[in-house]
Formats: sequence, structure tokens, C-alpha cells
Amino acid sequence: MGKRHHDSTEQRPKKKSKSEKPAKAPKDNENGDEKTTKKTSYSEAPALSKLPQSEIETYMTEKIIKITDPLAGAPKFRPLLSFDYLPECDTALYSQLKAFPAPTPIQSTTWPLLFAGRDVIGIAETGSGKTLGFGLPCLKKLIDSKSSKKPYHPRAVIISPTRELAMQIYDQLVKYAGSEKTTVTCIYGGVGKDEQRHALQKAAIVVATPGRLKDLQNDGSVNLGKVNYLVLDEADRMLDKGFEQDIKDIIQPMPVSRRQTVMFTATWPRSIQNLAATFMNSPVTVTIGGDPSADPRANTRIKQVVEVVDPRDKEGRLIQLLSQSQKGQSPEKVLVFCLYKKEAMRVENLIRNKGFKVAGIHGDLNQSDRFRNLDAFKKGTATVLVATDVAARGLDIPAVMLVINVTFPLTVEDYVHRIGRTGRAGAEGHAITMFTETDKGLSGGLINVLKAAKQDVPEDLLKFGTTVKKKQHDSYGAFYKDIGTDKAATKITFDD
Ligand SMILES: Nc1ncnc2c1ncn2[C@@H]1O[C@H](COP(=O)(O)OP(=O)(O)OP(=O)(O)O)[C@@H](O)[C@H]1O
Repeated sequence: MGKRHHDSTEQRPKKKSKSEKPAKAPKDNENGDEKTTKKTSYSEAPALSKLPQSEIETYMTEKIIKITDPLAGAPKFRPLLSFDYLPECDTALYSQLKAFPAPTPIQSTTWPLLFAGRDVIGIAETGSGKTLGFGLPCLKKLIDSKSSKKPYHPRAVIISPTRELAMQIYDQLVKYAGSEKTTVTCIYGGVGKDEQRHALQKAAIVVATPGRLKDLQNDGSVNLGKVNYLVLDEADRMLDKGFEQDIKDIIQPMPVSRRQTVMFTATWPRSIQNLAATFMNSPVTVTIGGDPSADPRANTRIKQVVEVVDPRDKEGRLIQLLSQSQKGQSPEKVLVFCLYKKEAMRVENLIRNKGFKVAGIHGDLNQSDRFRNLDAFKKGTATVLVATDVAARGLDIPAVMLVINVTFPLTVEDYVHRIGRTGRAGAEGHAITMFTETDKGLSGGLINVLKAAKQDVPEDLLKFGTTVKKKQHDSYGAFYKDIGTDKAATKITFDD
């Protein structure tokens, strides 16, 4: 890290003229027409244009920002180093931003591109504010193009892999949406459909998990033909085998030429990059913190410890770790990851029997229990949460001090997301991972993640080998398996 990542496409021209003009949307790939349906423009704030170029370059270098734009002649925009440089908007959209000192690098760099109507792939570490990265331009686009026609057909769709993450994104949008909040809705499986059907009648922005959205689309409850802003959050997960077809079906009525497509994630494996390109129109790729396709990048503020253990010693070691973190008047919040649902239930019971305040979240619980248990952990009534990978991505739970991986996930990308539940928004974090001989196929990938984040690599781990297998698992990003650890896995289940 620390290396400067600049390529020729990100050099801002010395003249200010380009950025002062409203940006035209790029030509449509398919027929050469202007994408008039996007009707988006962006003018750089004069005060931002006046900043010396050296200040911009220092920022780009320090934050390790790389911008790759396949359209050579497209306007280049300066990052919004301060909220003061945001373009004017017709409401109190920006008022809540006062809580933060400045835009995070992924926000400062992708916002101008998104305001200008470009398709964007945004890759930045866990906990770096990606939700507002795609959320603020989404709200601005809605506010700017406000039509008086009712009822609405949705103008924006944000797709998330899990119900809890969909709710979290929805909550964030509502917080910023002000008077528009009634037009934001959240659609996910595991609960009744009628209320969702009703909400869809006036929804302008739909945050959804794919299965339920597809269901409601198929039965005619929602028409997505007017959607012009599509977000795949956790994009690499959304493009993996479990979701790819659902996504294709959902976006079928919104052609790539008429929609702005946005993909955000912390991990961007090479294996899905070609597929992603087929969903997008000349996307600009913004990466913060180094090349993510080489090896997944963990947040560098997380102290990662890997302990190579005998599988029989795992539970004893877990209880030892919890005993240390849960003592005293204010026990730390600890997130414990298991791979299997049955394993999670067993571990939760074990922890409860030892007298710790524990809750669980996995796919065998009904949705209200899932929400209730997550809430208990957020509020601190439970200070230990035992989870499967359903909680690995995106969840922004305040003050998680420690992540313990009892069983290693199926991929190193999932490892990066799991440990990313700590150390968020600039905080420090700590992750302890139990690694056994069974996981040795992933040792090479894990070693690279540790090295890239300048973490210690234990000798015992090196013994398992440093080779990185190209294809790590058939179901990249799987959430959980619904059988016990004693049998070979047979079924992977996804959220709907
Ligand atoms: N500009 C900002 N400055 C400081 N904190 C911010 C800023 N923008 C967002 N945050 C806060 O940072 C936290 C993490 O943001 P968010 O959940 O969007 O991260 P993320 O990058 O999507 O993470 P993940 O990869 O795990 O999904 C949130 O609590 C959010 O409120």
C-alpha cells in the first residue's frame, strides 16, 4: 500500500473549461444516440475548480484513488473534497451530512460521475460510506426530475443480497430523503406481500432483495419499465451464480441504454468482471486503496489474527476469547461467524449456557426473529451475535469491537466482508480467525489478504501453502449451508 495509483485517464486537464460545462451523457453504445432519457447534468462548483491542481493530486495520491474511464473524451471531474462543493439541490437533502467532517474518498470521487449520469463501478473498503455513495445521487436524481404524475412507476431500484441489508439501505435513504421519504420503499421476502404491493403503488425508489422483487414483478404488482437508476449493492455477490438469473430477469424491462447502472462493493474478483460489463454502459471504475482484482483488500484498520487450531479445540478457544471480552461492566460487542446454520445454533446455545448475553441470526429463523435479534445486538441487550454469512456483508452495526470466525467462510472475499463488520467509518477493529486443516485450500488467498494489509502471517498458516486457487468455490459468496458440519454440503440457500 502507499503506492501511488494514477493512470493516464485520471489526469485532470489543466484547463478548467471542461469541468465547468454541464456534462453531456456519453453516447449510447448500442445505437449511437444520446442517452436523452437520462437527462442528467453536473457542473463543478466554481470554488472547487479554483483549487490548485496540486491539492487534488495530493488527495488522489494519499487516498490511493484510481479512476479508469473507457471513454477517452469524457469530462473528468475533481473529487468533492468538501460537502460545500456539492451541486445545488432543491431540498434539505444535504442537511444530515453535517454529522460528517467530509465526504469519504469513494463518495467524493463517485458523486460527480453519478451526478453526471455515468455508469460507475465503485470499489472501496468495508465501512467506507458506499451506501451514501450511491444513495445521495439516487435521491438527488429523483428530486431533480420530480414529476407531478401519480401514481409513480419506480424510477430507481437498489438491489441488495439480504433482507437486513435492504432494510439498512432503506433506513439510510429515508433519513436523507426528507419530504420524499414516503416514496422510498423496501421489498424483501419472508413477510407478507400485500403491504409491499400497496407501498409499490407510490414508490419512486425501491430497495429490494431479488427474489421478492422478481415475484412482485411477475405477478404484475410493479412495473420497472421507467427505472433509470439501478444499483447493485454488494455487486460481486449479486452477480454470482445464486443471483445472476434473478438480476437478469428483474432488469429485463429497463434497457441498459435508458438506465444508469451503478455497482458498489468492497471486493471485485476478476471472475465476475466480464459479466458486470454486460450490464453496464462504458462504466467508469473507481477504486480506493489499490487494485481489488489481484487479491481482496481488507480494511487496514482491522487487526487480523489467524490462529491455526485443531477443530476439536475451537469451542474451548471461543469461550476463552468471549470470557476475556465479556468481563466487566460494559462488555464489548462481539460478532461470531459460523458457516452452517446448525453450527450457528449449536454455538449460540453453547455461549448462552456459559451465561453470556447472546443472540443469533441465520436463515432458519423467521424474519421477525432475524430483525429482533439483530436489533438486540445493535442496542447492546445482546453483546454477542452468532451469525452465518447472512450477516457477512454490508451490515453497519455500531461499535462491533471484535469479529471471531469460528469456521472459515467459503471464500476469502467473504472473509474480508465478515471482518469488515468491525473497524467501520474510520474506527479500529479486531478480528480473530480460527483456521483448520480443512480450510487449507484457502490458505494462499488468506495469506495474501494478510500481507496486503500488513498483518502478521503465522508460520502454521504458511505451512498450508501459499498457492491461490483461481476458482475458490462454485457458489462464490454463498451465505450458508443448511446441513450440519458432519456431512458434505449439498445445498446452498439464498435470501429472497
Ligand atoms: N462522509 C462520511 N464520513 C464519516 N462517516 C460516514 C460518511 N458517510 C457515511 N458514513 C458512515 O460510515 C458508516 C459505514 O458506511 P456504509 O455502511 O455505507 O459502509 P460501506 O462502505 O457500504 O460498507 P460495506 O462494504 O461493509 O457494505 C455508516 O455508519 C455511515 O453512516
